[in-house]
Amino acid sequence: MKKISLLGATGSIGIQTLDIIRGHREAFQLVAISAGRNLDSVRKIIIEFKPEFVSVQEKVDCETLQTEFPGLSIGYGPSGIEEAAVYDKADILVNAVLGSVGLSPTLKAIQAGKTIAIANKETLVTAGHLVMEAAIQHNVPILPVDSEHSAIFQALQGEQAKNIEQLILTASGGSFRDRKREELKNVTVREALNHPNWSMGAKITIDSATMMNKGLEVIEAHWLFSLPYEKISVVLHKESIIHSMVEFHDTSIIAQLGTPDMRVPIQYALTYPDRMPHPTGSRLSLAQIGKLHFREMDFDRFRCLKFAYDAGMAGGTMPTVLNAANEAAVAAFLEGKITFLQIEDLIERELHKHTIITNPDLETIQEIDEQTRKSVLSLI
Ligand SMILES: NC(=O)C1=CN([C@@H]2O[C@H](COP(=O)(O)OP(=O)(O)OC[C@H]3O[C@@H](n4cnc5c(N)ncnc54)[C@H](OP(=O)(O)O)[C@@H]3O)[C@@H](O)[C@H]2O)C=CC1
Ligand SMILES: CC(=O)[C@@H](O)[C@H](O)COP(=O)(O)O
Ligand SMILES: [Mn+2]
Repeated sequence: MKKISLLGATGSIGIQTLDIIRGHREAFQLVAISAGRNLDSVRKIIIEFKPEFVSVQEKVDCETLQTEFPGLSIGYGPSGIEEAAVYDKADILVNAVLGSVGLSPTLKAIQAGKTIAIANKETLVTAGHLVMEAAIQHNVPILPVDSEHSAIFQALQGEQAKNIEQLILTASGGSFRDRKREELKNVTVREALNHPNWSMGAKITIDSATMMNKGLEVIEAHWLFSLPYEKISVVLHKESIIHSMVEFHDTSIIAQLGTPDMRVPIQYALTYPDRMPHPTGSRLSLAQIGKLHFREMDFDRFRCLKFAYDAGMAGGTMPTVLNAANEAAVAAFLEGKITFLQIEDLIERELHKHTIITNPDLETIQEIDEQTRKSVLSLI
């Protein structure tokens, strides 16, 4: 029986992780969760899964839940998330919280010796060096949940890193993949949230539309697989059937395929190195799909991808600025305060004005993160 602590239990990845636990009660037990402000979902999770520790974002929500569930141990705020992350009985932490708020709990969980199943890509983007260093120091596995990284991880099983020629990440192109840049001026939040293949949380769906999602994934891949940026490429693949590939020196390419269903990579991280039947058993039929399409990436059309490569290669605090500016700008777009193309402009501005600090520690990263968000907000 694997005991799981789940951060971001009420979100898209959180809900799908609960599906896996529900489908394999004999293998998994939920012992701790964290959530934001969705109390109705938290109540349902408490009743169905009976976790021993629950954390919510706000003190007032914590107090409400405490009166409803008097025997339950409940925390709140950043310290509550950390408590959930290091919950004593948990073997594995599934980090499905949104944003760089996931960084500190991840580091604490690594120090506590928990295996980490990481969906929360912002944590690896903003401080990949700290996370990977801590994982090596504490001998803790970091298992990818993001579909592209799970695909690469699966393709690499039994392979040697020295034989890798390059990683090839696939990108769907997002909600506006068939529109030219000049057609993006007046696009609405509703249109941007309409991803062609995946049903996901709002922030990552906007990131897919700007192609920042792929940029964050390039940086994520750099840290997870310890490869230079020159060995990480992106190809447009509108069907999201091939989730990513690895090319080896001998020219062989190994790909992982599947329907766009995050429960597959979530479950693989939970069962690794074993596998289990899928909870619904829905299978991919290549004969029904018929054709798969691939197109070269256009860095002028998708400027955020170029920003991410540049920030990743520059290193130091540049990826922190990229991530924080993006989080702040996307939140502003979702609130209707800026236009879609202003997301790129705001990020570009923050990157240009930043002076890199090399090898930043946690405190520096948190400071730069906060400063960048404030700077973006001051321009809106
Ligand atoms: N969705 C997907 O298919 C994929 C997602 N990812 C990554 O996984 C992560 C989660 O994405 P997704 O599930 O889509 O996001 P959602 O927005 O659907 O869910 C986010 C979760 O985090 C919680 N949360 C948000 N802010 C805070 C905060 N300040 N304090 C505490 N909890 C908070 C939310 O709580 P509440 O709702 O209760 O307010 C919710 O449980 C992201 O990093 C994303 O990039 C990676 C690959 C695929
Ligand atoms: C499901 C998942 O892993 C997302 O990150 C997905 O990859 C988004 O798709 P695109 O960024 O390719 O549009
Ligand atoms: Mn992905």
